Amino acid sequence: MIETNVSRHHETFLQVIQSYYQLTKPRIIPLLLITTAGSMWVAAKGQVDPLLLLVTLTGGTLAAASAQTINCIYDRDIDYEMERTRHRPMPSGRVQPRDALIFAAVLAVLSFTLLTVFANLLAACLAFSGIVFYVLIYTHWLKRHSTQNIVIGGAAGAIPALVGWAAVTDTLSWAAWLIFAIVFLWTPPHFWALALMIRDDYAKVGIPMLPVIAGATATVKQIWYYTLTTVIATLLLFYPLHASGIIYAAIAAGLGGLFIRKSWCLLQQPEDRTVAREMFLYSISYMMLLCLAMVIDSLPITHHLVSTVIAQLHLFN
Ligand code: HEM
Ligand SMILES: CC(C)=CCC/C(C)=C/CC/C(C)=C/COP(=O)(O)OP(=O)(O)O
Repeated sequence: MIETNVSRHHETFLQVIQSYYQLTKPRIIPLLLITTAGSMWVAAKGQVDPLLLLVTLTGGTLAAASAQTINCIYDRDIDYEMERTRHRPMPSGRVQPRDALIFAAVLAVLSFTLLTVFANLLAACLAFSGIVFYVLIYTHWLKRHSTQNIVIGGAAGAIPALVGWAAVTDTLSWAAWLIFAIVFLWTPPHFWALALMIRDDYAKVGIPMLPVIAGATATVKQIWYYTLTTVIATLLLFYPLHASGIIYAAIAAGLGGLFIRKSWCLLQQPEDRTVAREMFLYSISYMMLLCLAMVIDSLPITHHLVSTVIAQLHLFN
């Protein structure tokens, strides 16, 4: 009997942990961290202090988790209405708003303290500004009122790249702002592809996502322009900024070519939700691989290999 009670209590505790975990929308966080890491490697020219990496990624995770939790509290009314989000801890009543707010505040304080003590104040302030921007500008102000909600709101999602750069150099250079711009410009194709697939859900709750208000044809045109601009922006890191080398440039061009192709297919078939789905899924792989290319390119061994190959080519000439 006692055993049964203990196991039931244990199960409940695990469920509580799981609910708080879900509040943080954990599936999105790894990609935010990958952009932070990519930026750190470029900033550190391939030699990142492992402890700083750990601290920055942990601080970034805590900040993003805090931001998402507050978003879950704020959006609990519409999350209840939409099929995709109905089972989140807040609309399903598993966590009370007051408890979630305390949880978010603790996460934010931990993030700020960790980054200030073990990285620097600039990185801490940037992460904190990410929370404020996502909550006030995106969630409160734009999401329910403007078709440009995710364009401007996308700046919050691009801030982790600045956090990474700042953690390494304690300043923000042109290259840092360019990586920020890459994530910023990538966000509309990423999100609008998804919004095309689930526009009925957004229409039901009156969220003015672009496909709902302007229609599929206008949305795919916008996706097309943002895709082209994103790919051009990725190449600027190689030339004229020289923050990344030829290996990065080659991979960015290849990945970009595919991104443009997916976007072109969508431009031809605005109403096809399967094509939109492919674009959405590719957008995630694209950002992941692009950041991986930044890391690989920055490594000393890559520089060594590239110089050796160039030297060999000179010998042949
Ligand atoms: C304002 C900007 C953004 C909006 C509105 C947005 C919106 C969304 C939404 C609604 C989903 C589906 C999530 C779900 O089904 O629960 C999603 C998925 C995803 N987003 Fe974004 N996103 C934005 C920016 C970003 C950024 C900056 C990143 C990372 C760099 C990112 C990474 C991801 C990933 C990895 C997924 C897939 C998660 C999964 O596996 O289900 N998003 N996004
Ligand atoms: C540095 C720092 C703290 C940055 C925070 C950045 C951050 C949390 C970006 C997430 C962007 C995102 C996935 C939005 C989801 O939109 P939504 O909330 O409208 O999605 P939903 O429809 O699934 O609720």
